[in-house]
Amino acid sequence: MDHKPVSDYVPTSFSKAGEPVMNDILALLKTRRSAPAATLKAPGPSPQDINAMLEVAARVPDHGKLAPWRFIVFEGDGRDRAGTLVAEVYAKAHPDAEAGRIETELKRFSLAPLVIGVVSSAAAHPKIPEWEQVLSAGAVCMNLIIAANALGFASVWLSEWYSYDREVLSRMGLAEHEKIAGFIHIGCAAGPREDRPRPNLTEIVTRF
Ligand SMILES: Cc1cc2nc3c(=O)[nH]c(=O)nc-3n(C[C@H](O)[C@H](O)[C@H](O)COP(=O)(O)O)c2cc1C
Repeated sequence: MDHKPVSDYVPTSFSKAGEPVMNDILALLKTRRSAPAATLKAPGPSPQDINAMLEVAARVPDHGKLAPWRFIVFEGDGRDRAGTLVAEVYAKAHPDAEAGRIETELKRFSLAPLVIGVVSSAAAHPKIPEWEQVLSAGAVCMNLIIAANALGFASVWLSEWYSYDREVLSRMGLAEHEKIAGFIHIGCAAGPREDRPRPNLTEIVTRF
């Protein structure tokens, strides 16, 4: 099969928000770019879209077929309840916090129409190193992003302070050993976005 150089791949069509709707996987991957959560607008993915994204997200390499990850979907008022939880925990830890900062925390999960939390359930295993289970959770986050982008939505992978706060995590239902691999915020982009500088391959590639 003749391999076209990557530079030949261009968007084949654009969605109403001006996002390149790529039929070509390589073109989509070549132009993938996050969008700030605050710029992600409704409409969000439909229930069918969400199922399709979760199906793709769960289809990742997984040493030992352990599925050491799971999803928490934050949609509708679930986003507001998550924001209230985060703001409560923040306010308790920062009694002198300004009202504006509490407001920011309240809105953390309702900036975009949809947030999908990817939980890593990696744990000690007789055969599969925990590190490899964590990598698989990272792959889940990336597959979820690519599936969302392929459906014409924009996204961003965020952690922020609350991903490391055990009170927030336990009130979101995470077990002691579980961690957040990421909160993927998904919605319609406000329009095309400038790319950011990308790593220079000559600095990160060696040949053995
Ligand atoms: C595990 C992980 C956690 C991240 N957490 C944050 C975050 O909390 N806040 C943030 O602004 N960007 C965060 N980012 C970076 C953004 O997701 C995004 O990748 C970055 O802005 C680069 O843009 P790009 O995705 O277009 O390459 C995180 C990325 C990863 C992989």
